[in-house]
Parts: sequence; C-alpha cells; structure tokens
Amino acid sequence: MNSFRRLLGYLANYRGLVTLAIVSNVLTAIFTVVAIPLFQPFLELLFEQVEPVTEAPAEVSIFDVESIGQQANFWMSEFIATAGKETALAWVCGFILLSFLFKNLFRYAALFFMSPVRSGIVRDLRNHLYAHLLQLPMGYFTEERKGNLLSRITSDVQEVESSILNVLEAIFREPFIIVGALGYMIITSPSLTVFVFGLMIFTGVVIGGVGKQLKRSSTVIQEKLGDIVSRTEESLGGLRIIKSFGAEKYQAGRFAELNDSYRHSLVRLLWRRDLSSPLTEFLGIATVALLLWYGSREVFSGSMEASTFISFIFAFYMVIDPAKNLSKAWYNIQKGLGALDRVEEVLDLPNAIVDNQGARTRDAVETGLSLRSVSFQYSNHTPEVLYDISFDLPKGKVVALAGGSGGGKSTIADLLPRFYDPTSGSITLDGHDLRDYRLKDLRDRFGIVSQEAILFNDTIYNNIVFGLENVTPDQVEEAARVANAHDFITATPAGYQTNIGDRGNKLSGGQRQRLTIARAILRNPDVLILDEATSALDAESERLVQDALQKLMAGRTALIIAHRLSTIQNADEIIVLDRGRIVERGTHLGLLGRGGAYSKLVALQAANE
Ligand SMILES: Nc1ncnc2c1ncn2[C@@H]1O[C@H](COP(=O)(O)OP(=O)(O)OP(=O)(O)O)[C@@H](O)[C@H]1O
Repeated sequence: MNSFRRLLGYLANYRGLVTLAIVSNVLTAIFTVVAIPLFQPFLELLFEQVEPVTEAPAEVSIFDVESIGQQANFWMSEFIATAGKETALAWVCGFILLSFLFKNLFRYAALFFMSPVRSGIVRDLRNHLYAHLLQLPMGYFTEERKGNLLSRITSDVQEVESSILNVLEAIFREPFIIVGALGYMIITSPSLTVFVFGLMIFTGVVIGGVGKQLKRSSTVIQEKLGDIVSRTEESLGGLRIIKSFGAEKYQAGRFAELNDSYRHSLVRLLWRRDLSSPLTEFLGIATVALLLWYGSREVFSGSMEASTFISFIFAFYMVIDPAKNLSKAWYNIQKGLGALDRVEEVLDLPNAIVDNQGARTRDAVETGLSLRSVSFQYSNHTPEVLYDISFDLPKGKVVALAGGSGGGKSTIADLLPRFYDPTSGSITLDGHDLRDYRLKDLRDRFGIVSQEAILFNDTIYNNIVFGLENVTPDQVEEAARVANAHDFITATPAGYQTNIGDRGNKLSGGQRQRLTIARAILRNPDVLILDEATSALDAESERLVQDALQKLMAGRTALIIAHRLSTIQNADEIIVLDRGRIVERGTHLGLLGRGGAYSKLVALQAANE
C-alpha cells in the first residue's frame, strides 16, 4: 500500500489535470445514466401498459420516485398526444443519441486530460529514480547488479505506466457510472438490485484472488528480466574476451538458460492474466442469466412491470462494462504494483553518506590530509581490506602508493573523496574529519584521473567541461592544450563538437586519457588523485600522456597509485602496501637502499619489462 500512496503523491503534482479528468468523468457518468429513466415511461406508454396520464401530479419530489414517474408519464402522454407516437419516438431516440454524444465527448476529454498525467508520472518516476541512483553510496553498486538497476529504470517504470497508469482512467470513471446506474437500479427494484449486487460481489472476490497471484508472478518476471539485461550488458562489455576465447557457444548457452527461465515464468503469468477475460465474461453472463431468471419470475408473478424489468436490465447493462473494466484494472494494478515495489526498493534505499547538520564549507585546502589508524571493509560479510593505515598527504606534496595487486591502493584513494567512509580510524582535511564537511565542497577539492578513462557519449567539449559551470571555450581549449589534446581534437571532423561515441570508443586509448587529464586540469583541483593507467600505450602516446600528467601535477598535492614504479621516483613519500597493511615507507632512494619490499617490486618490474 505504501507504493500506492507514493503513486498518489506523484498524482498530486497534477492536481489541476486530475480534477479536470474527474469532472469530465462525472459528466460522462451523468450522460451515461441520464438516458435510462427515459426508457421506462416511454416503453410503458408505447406498449400501452399504462393509461395515458392527463393530469400532472400535485407534487413532485426527488425523494418520491412515484411522483417523478407520474410527472414523466404526464409529459410523455402529452407529448405523444400532441406530436404522435412516431415523432415522440424520434425525439426520444434523438435525446438518447445526444446524451451518448455528450457522454463520449466528455469521455474523450477525460482521456485527453489524463494523458499528460500518465506520461508525466512516468517521467517523474524515472527522473527521481535516476537522481536517487546517482546519490547512492558506491557500496550499493558493487552488490546490486547493474542490469537489475537498468531494468528497474526501464522496464519496471514502463510496467507501472502500462499497468497502473493505463487503468487510472477506469478508476476515475467507472465508479461514477456504476454508482449512477446502481442508484437507478435501487430506485427501480431494491430486491433485484440486492440480488445482482450479491452476484457481483461474488464475482469480485473470485477475480481478486487471481489478481493477487498476478502481483507475485510479476515480481518474479521483472527480476528475471533484470538478469537478462545484466547478462547482455556484461557480454557486450566483454565481447573481445568472449570472441578471443571462442566462448560464444558457452555464453549463448548460459544466456539461453536465463531466457528459458524467464519464458517459463512469463507463460505462467500470461496463463493467469489471460484467465481474467474469459473468467469475467463467464461470470458476467452467469449473472445476466440468473438476473433474467429471477426478474422474469417477478414479472410473471405480477410483482414487477415488464417495462420496469427492461429498463432495469438496461441500467444493469450500463454497469457491466464499467465493472468489467474495474476488474481488469484490478488485475493490472496488481501486476503494476509488483513493478512499483521494485522501483520503491531503490527509492527507499537510504544514502549512507550525507551532509551532517551544520557541515563545514571549504573552498581551498590549507594544510592537507591525514589518515589515522584507518581500517576498512566493504561490507559486513567481506573481510577487512585495510588495517591500521596512517599517513599524511601535506599540501603541495606528492605521495605514491605502491604494492602488489589487491593491496588496497584504490580503496585508499576512494576513501579521500568519501566514496566510502572508513570502518574505523579517521581521515582529516585541514584538521577536521572529512565527515564534517559539506560533501560537495569536499569533492570539489579533488580531481580524479582514473585508470580507465571514463568518458560519456557526448561531444569532446562537454566531456571536458563535464558539469562545471561558467567555463569559457578559451579555458576549455587551454586545458586541452596543457593536456596535449588540442591537436588531435582539432583534427577530428567537428573539432571540440565531435561526438566521441559510447565511453569514448571513437578515440584511441591515449586520446581518451588525455581528455580525462584535460578535464582534471580544467577543474583546477587542490588535490589530485591519480590512478595510473595500466594499459600499455605506444611510446609516442605514452610520452604525450606522461607529459600531460607532469603538467597537471605541477605544484599540486597529489596521491598517485603507481603501477609503473618508474613514474614515482620523484614522489615525496612512497607507501608500500601489502594485503591492506603498510609494509614500508620512504623515498625512492631510501627504499631502494633498504632492499625490502619496494626494491623487490622494482626488481620484479625491471625483469618483466
Ligand atoms: N567493491 C568491493 N567489494 C568488496 N571487496 C572489494 C571491492 N573492491 C575491492 N575489493 C577488495 O579489496 C582489496 C583491495 O582492493 P584494491 O582495488 O584497493 O587493491 P589495489 O591495490 O588497488 O589493486 P590493483 O593494483 O590490482 O588495482 C582486494 O582484496 C579486493 O578484492
């Protein structure tokens, strides 16, 4: 129900349109029901079941059904007497036609007003979900699979649109029609109405039971779809490996397994869903048959006029479609709520890293960063990956992290901009815990050049600017020049406006790296976090990248994660990590002289080159 309340919350943003839609629906209902009362007196007079009424009733009250009937009969009699039966019939038909014309006009108006509401809610839900995803702590993304998230933002939201929003119209329209027609039925024959109503409740309970199962199946289906998206995404990213290992058949087999399982669940869902229409129709017809049987007996026994019974059936006919639509709406809502729950799950995830009350602002680094006895584990069920790490990164100095793979270098780098918080110990900036600063101010202090050049499907210009405001084209060009990127950029077909494709795949590895360096230069960060690229570049490209990095680092505070030890010889301090612990620290020459872990690493690398 919580998810449904949230949906109503989204609906509240469109109050005006929803009100217009509801008003249109009420008018639709009025014009649907208004034709019914005309039938009875007309049929009675036409078939001469009652004597023409020549005198109007003394008093007409809306609480006195008989007086209304008498008044209607009087008008009808007068009309038939003066205009003749045929003309009267033509008028009644004309009136019915007109009422249906208005009914449909207002029905369309209601749909017209609801369309922007439906599409608007889908847009809001997606925007909200996307913005929330970007806010979530990094830890979430390692545990949740990407495909699962993708399917929530695409197919689950779509499912909400097609299942729930699609039937909002029905929810806002049909009850009015049902209430109107039911009101007329009660006035005409309370006993018959109670009889019909009992049958309808029974039908509703049967349909409701099947609907509940649908919600459960829908959740399973969406999860399986998430697995399929995940697998596809993973395979597209690893195509090169799949091809080179000749693993196409193996991967296709694994994919087929998932796909089969999805199909299996889908079939079960479709079987249930498709049950709704035949079941509803059969139960509807059963109700009609019972009504005919029960009502005709009343007519035969003389306790009801045939014309009353016919107009009752007409009113009942008016209820069938809306009731059918409502039951279909119930099915769809159950299906959609499964999807909405999954969207909710993500929206309800709390963001663990948020600003403290009264958080400090900061627009420059004054003394630098310090780590004190920092330990870290990614989650409660994984082992600690950093133990008791302490070191300083003073302003203007360069500290390099070295050590074997999995030592914890990248993890330390992720703790500084608070992608994660330490499990114990503290990290301070200018003497204050990182958690005391406004997150945005803190992160603005850092420029990150990661191992993998992270670029987006956009122009070169936008990839360099990337979120910065008030930047001039001259500044962008200057940054590109410093990063040794300007020349290759101007050689592309549209220069700075060239689109670089998904993740920058229209560029070479070295070009991608130089773009990310230009991006970091433009931000002019106080502290640079540099995760050296491991992928080998050709000599010329490597020279251009190294040169750009040197220019970027000049005079800046920097934490370098060194993969090629030759690049960190000038660092002020080199910290050597092994399985999460600091095993050695000092300058390049000092460490070499000691002949410990660092010199072994250097020797190992020299042998490999
Ligand atoms: N998201 C994660 N969830 C759980 N464990 C992780 C996660 N990321 C890294 N680890 C683990 O943390 C340890 C340190 O990893 P980290 O990436 O910091 O090492 P590294 O020194 O940067 O390695 P490399 O030089 O290979 O990049 C490793 O044992 C790794 O398995």
